[in-house]
Amino acid sequence: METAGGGGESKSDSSCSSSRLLTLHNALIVTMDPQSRVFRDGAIVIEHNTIIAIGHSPQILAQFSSLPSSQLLDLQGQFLLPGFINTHVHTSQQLARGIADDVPLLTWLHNCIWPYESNMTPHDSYISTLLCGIELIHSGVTCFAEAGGQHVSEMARAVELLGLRACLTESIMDCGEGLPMAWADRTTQHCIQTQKELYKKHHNTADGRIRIWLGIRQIMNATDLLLTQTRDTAKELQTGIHMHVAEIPYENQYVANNRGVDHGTVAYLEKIKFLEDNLLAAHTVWVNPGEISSLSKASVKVSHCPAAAMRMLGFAPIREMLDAGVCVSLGTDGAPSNNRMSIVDEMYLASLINKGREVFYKGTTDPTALPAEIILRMVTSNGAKSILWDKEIGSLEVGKKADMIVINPSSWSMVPLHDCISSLVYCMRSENIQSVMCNGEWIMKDRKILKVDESAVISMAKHASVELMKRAGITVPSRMTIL
Ligand SMILES: O=c1[nH]c(=O)c2nc[nH]c2[nH]1
Repeated sequence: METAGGGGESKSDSSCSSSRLLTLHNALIVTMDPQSRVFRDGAIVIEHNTIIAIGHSPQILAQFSSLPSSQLLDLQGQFLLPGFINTHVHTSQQLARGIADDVPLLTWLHNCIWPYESNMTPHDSYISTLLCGIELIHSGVTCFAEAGGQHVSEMARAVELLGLRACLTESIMDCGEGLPMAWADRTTQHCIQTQKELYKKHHNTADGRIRIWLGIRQIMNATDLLLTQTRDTAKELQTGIHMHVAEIPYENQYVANNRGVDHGTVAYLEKIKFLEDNLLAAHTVWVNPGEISSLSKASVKVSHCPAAAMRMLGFAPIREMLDAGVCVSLGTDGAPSNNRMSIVDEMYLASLINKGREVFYKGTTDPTALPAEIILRMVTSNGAKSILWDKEIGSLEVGKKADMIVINPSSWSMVPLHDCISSLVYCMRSENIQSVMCNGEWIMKDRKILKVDESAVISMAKHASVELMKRAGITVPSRMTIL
């Protein structure tokens, strides 16, 4: 990253700003802008929800601090970064943390996750999203992409209350193995119709913080008709599609046996012209070089979830995808497949796992694989590009939304600090995230969640989870003799 010697900028001269201004100063600002600028003793000015100036503190303070409407906040040398973007989250699954650990994917889905999800009430979805959102905010997330969940209207209510930004997606399946009876009546037409209704009701709501995307849960549960209609509807609505892609070898065998292509899901999606720049493909582990090139040509985005991949899926060829020009971002996945919903942990894991993969696949070490600056891009600018929101978020630049996080580097985990970029990836813990702002509003300040009562949500979540497990008839076998 470049440490900026000068070259701050502002949108307007200070005299035209009459509404609320907030100036954060005395910060180390890692902008994640295209020039990778880092301002030592930096300052940023926000008007309502938008960044109007960024640069070095002395210049910015001289220009803005005397305005009567200006409020000043001294960050005392803390770091200021764009809010992290988590591009694959199952908010509905937060109440299912720990119900199916150390279990293969399809058993996990068919015997545990879908019975759990199909028994959720709208209230469960609301509580689950609140709990999930709290954990996301604690790790510096200001925006996430829902991977496909239940009762999206309740999810939207929770996101609006928490103050987060999100692309919300319903879990969509119209056929296939393992579907619970409760979902048996979900025809293709029903799937498309309900998503259009959700779009109409929630797209661009909550001051523009909520967008509605279309979903395909996975290829084994999607007819050809659902896929093509989803592609066409996404075009019509000008929105994105979120889909689990090429997760396990069985998926590729299934596609080869049933959909008439030699290799896997990506080859099939290419054949039906489903690969487009609005597709966010999650996991994308079992892809060959030809498929990687197809993803790149079509500008498909990939969400890499390191912990979930290690638990159930395998090593994704992330380095090869990046080398081929694929935009890769990071996700936590859901609580029952991770089980930590910390994007900070995923940053650390992404770098280590992909360095380790070099040894496994190429027989030699390569510590240069996925360096810290690439990892930081994955949770900021690449995240924003992946969810088609990069004009407004993903970096700290004049004209962008004020989605940002304050990081306290003066803790046992980050001291001493010689290289701020590597420290953010290899040393930082969620506990270092001090304050979080989304769309110009603080949603966590000095580690306190501001928009909801965290302990009340935790008690409601404990209760709702027990009741839901009973309703779904799921019992978690004990691994040891519990006396
Ligand atoms: O990790 C995963 N979590 C899910 O909920 C899911 N659904 C399909 N494939 C999936 N993979």
